[in-house]
Amino acid sequence: MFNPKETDERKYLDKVLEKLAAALEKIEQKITDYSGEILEIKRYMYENLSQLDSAEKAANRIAVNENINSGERAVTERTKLQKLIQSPYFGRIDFADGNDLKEQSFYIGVHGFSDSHAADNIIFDWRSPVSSMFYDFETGPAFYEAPIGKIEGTLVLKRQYRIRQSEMEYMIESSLNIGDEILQKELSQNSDDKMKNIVATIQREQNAIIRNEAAKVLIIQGAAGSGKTSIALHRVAFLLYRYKETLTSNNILIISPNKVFGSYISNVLPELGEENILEMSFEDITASMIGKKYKYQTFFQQVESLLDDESPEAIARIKFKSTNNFVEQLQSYLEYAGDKYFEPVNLDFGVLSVSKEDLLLRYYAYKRLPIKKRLEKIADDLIAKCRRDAKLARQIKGSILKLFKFSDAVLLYKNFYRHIKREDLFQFISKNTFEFCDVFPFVYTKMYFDGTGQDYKEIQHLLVDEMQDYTPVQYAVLAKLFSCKMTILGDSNQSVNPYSSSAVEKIQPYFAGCDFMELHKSYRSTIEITDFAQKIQENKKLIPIERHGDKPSITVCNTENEQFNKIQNVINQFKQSGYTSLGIICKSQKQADQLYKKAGAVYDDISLLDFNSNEFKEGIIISSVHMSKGLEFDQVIIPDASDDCYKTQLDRSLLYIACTRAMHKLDLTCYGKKTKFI
Ligand SMILES: Nc1ncnc2c1ncn2[C@@H]1O[C@H](COP(=O)(O)OP(=O)(O)OP(=O)(O)O)[C@@H](O)[C@H]1O
Repeated sequence: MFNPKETDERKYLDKVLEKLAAALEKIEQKITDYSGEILEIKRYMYENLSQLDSAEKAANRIAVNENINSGERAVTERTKLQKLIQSPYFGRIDFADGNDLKEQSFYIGVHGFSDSHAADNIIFDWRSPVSSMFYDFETGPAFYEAPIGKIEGTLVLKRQYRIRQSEMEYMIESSLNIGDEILQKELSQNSDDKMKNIVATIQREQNAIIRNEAAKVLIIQGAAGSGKTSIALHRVAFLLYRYKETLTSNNILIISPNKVFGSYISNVLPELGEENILEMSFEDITASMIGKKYKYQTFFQQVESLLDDESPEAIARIKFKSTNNFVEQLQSYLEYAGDKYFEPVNLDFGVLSVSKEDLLLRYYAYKRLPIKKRLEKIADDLIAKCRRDAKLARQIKGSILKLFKFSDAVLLYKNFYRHIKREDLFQFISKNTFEFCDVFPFVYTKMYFDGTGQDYKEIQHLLVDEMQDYTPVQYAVLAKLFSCKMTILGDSNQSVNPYSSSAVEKIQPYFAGCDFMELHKSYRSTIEITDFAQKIQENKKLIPIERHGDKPSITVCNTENEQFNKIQNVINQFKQSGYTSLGIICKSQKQADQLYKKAGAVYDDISLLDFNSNEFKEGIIISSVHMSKGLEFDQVIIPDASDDCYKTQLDRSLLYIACTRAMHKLDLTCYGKKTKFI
């Protein structure tokens, strides 16, 4: 079909809406039928229970389950149709296939839709092969990868629509890249309490990441606000569509910084018609590996303690354990320990004796196993020879375990520092409590000594967000735990702990043959806010999107009270504005807690985010920089932007992160001298 004009498009939209309404009616009927059927079978079983034999009961149960499954599928279908009725499609391309030169129109939406009476799709899913041309090409020569191979031809027309509540608000002819006009309109909107899908305005370089099927491990470095997290979630939706026969949401795991971030991103996949995926933090993964006997400082606590007191010794310990060289040293030590610390002796258990040479041979035969497993295997082999004598079995096991110099992974780990003659680099914070910088080196050692004790075989794709906050040894642990495909994303400019941050070069060595892609365009903030943030910490590659707003304001006050009055003024102005979210971002959690106490006495509609918070809420939020990572607000206030508060390398990085959370408006306040970074 070919609709040359807007009136034709409106008529066409009405036709599509009619078809969608008819399909919805049909599916509603099906849902009613399924639930009627379930009730009917259950009633029949209840009334005739005593007469039914077990085969009949089983057959009825199977029938109930089948109806439930079909009913659930129909409900999912109904949700998709209801969404499509609100906004059936956002794009159209007319493509002339190079072979038959026949022009065909493809309407593209969040979900696909086909009329049961017609052979052709009425709406194409944005993830379908043909839809890729909408994102990849301007009018002119174009191609797409179909299941049968590459299809080349000419893109004759490209159009964008904004349809809301079944009404077309506007349509735009876009011969060029996906209409800047529509993108501008999308970006200038107010923030939502949850991240939203961006299918209508995905940019070409973003589409290349979403549809990259070749990479086993894909590392994405992107500037603040370049859409990394959005793109990673759209990539998951794409992979679930592309590999729907073999991949389900249960096969995907996301490693995210905290629960608030998890709640913030939790809408995107359901909006795209997919189920949410399992989310864990790095610490969730390791908690069970460390065991109950030992406690540990969290990453959040480490950063907070650095904000309290930048002890040069603590920084030295963190820095030392954040290099690739450290992982290599630890690995060589473990190999050395595996070889040298097994000290066999001739053993005589009366009914059974074994020479040290024999023990050594057995130890080497199990080389691919963790040390403790090797010892247990040797013991099991010997025990198998002595006919169920429980006492002797215990004796053998005890003697074999003692042949290794260290009885547990903690002792083996501590000895590493003795081995490299740097005992100053290890200390417990308090009894049996690891510093955060020791958590993953210890886990790595424990994996070598005890094994992983974890099984992530069902995970086929792992997503790691905020990659810059994880150290090489954390990646070494990940590489041992997961052998699946991965998407790893982050921004080396946004580290909450620059002493331990990882750029791409530090991550690559753990994932042989990984691919690397970069996103330079930044979409979140106005050009004024981006320019301001760039002065704090420059990212030479960043390209801001051309969108204007107020210049960030800096108010220097004489007293703390004066500053608090200023903050109140800004809050009151925000309440009069049309904006929906205001983030008041403090350097540390302690400062956030204090401000919340003060502001909470004046306002009853302010929420505090801390590491125990579970969700992201709309409205006015007080947060530390660390907790605000990955989030965004219409407006941001940064209190205490003084020279006293923001002075170190870590502070600079935190200030940058705080500023880049603002979409439309940014205000900084301080009392005393303002920070040298602004
Ligand atoms: N193609 C696009 N169309 C519309 N909006 C976009 C597009 N790309 C990104 N955005 C918007 O830009 C903002 C930033 O996106 P996102 O949070 O995914 O970026 P990020 O790179 O993960 O940010 P950061 O690292 O700073 O937390 C979001 O509001 C997102 O909707």
